[in-house]
Amino acid sequence: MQTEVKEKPRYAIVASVQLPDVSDVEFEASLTELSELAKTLGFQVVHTFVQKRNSFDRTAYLGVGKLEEIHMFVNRGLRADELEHAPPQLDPSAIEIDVLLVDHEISPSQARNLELAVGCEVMDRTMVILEIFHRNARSRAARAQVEIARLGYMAPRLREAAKLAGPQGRQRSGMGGRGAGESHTELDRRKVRDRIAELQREILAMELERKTQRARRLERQGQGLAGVSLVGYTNAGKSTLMRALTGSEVLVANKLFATLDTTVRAIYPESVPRVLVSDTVGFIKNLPHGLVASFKSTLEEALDAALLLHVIDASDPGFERQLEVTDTVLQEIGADEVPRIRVFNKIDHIGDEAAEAAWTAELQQRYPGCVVMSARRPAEVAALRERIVSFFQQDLVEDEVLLPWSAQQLRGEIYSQCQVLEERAEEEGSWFRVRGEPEQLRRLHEQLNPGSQGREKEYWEV
Ligand SMILES: Nc1nc2c(ncn2[C@@H]2O[C@H](COP(=O)(O)OP(=O)(O)OP(=O)(O)O)[C@@H](O)[C@H]2O)c(=O)[nH]1
Ligand SMILES: [Mg+2]
Repeated sequence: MQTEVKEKPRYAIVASVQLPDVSDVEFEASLTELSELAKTLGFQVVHTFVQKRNSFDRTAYLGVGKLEEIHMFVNRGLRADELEHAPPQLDPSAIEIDVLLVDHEISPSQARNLELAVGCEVMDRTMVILEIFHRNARSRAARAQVEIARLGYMAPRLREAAKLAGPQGRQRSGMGGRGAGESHTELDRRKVRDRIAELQREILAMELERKTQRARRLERQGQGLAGVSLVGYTNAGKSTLMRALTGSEVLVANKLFATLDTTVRAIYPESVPRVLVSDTVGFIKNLPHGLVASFKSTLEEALDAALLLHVIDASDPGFERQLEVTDTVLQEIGADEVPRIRVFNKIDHIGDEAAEAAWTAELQQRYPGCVVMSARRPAEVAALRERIVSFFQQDLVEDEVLLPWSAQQLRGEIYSQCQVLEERAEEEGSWFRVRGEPEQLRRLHEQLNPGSQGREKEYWEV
């Protein structure tokens, strides 16, 4: 459920330095992505400033000339021809720039100097992503994880602000609790460290709880987990596919990082073996380090899976880069050995039928074994479901089971745990030819013939 309040539009400008080793295409794709991220936060980007440089300026990220240009832009009324996506009804000169977004992570002092030079608030790419995570985190675990990442990011910046505020600033904000001889900065550092430690303890406890629940779930199901994890770049359509595959109502939004928590649902219509699908947090290029670490436990859910569906937006011009980012993150968390199916999604979004067919053929040739589909087409979702189910059916074995007339209450059990190939009424009971997981079948026999041979008789007498 979204609890967003409709706020008045906020306007942003973007600035980015293009380094010599960054191609124009890559540079443009990154700027577009930053605009999408900004939109997710409720900002409308009205203008973009770019500068080619050999390196970032150490003092304020951009060169002096560019800083002046931006300062001018921010502090005078705008003209219609300067707006990238001009809201038509609006007088441009009435627009106030709220924030300058920078498409790189910059140091605390660079941020501070940049703010002073241009005369408005500055947010770097990392902060933008952290802010989105902060807003979208729903569960206690996700919130704690985001807070750790934010603390790690904010701490050196607060220090920078305190330094600039000078001794007076320190006195003003100096609250009680400081030990003798301990500086304000040290105190802050200690507080931050303590809070991070506290959050980490909380997360650890939640993780243990999750592990226990999972173990219980496995115990109940009496089987290895037939789990599929949907992984991939943010906005690729993971949650949409999850909904389509499981008939559930998970959050889908044309926003980046709509999903931050892992949800698990059974594939629908139910299959044998029962397959559980989990939806995970999306990836993005240059995911802030703090977040990679914090979300590792969430992503590790992917490691539990027997199969990964790597969802890729086939209609995004930057899909190759996005695919690489996901591959790299999976490798980092050690999930690169889990069997994987590449799912190129949103093929309906390519163009006309001919364009779609050509692109499908090309993707299939470049990525052998991949699936090309649209989550919006039920037939293609059904085909994907078949592909998933048959992956898990590879290990199934056939067996025969006799269900005594006295134990007909276990009939449902057989149908839910195995695929029934044949059923016949015999003198002693119902006879089934079934297919199922070896472990599942062993348990079924155990249920029908509890314990040993000796108890078998007892069972018959029930
Ligand atoms: N045209 C088209 N749009 C799709 C398709 N699948 C998903 N979308 C749209 O893409 C947007 C993102 O979908 P989500 O399912 O929220 O994407 P996600 O991968 O879960 O994104 P995060 O949770 O942010 O990582 C939504 O607006 C969907 O309606 C598809 O097959 N075709
Ligand atoms: Mg999602």
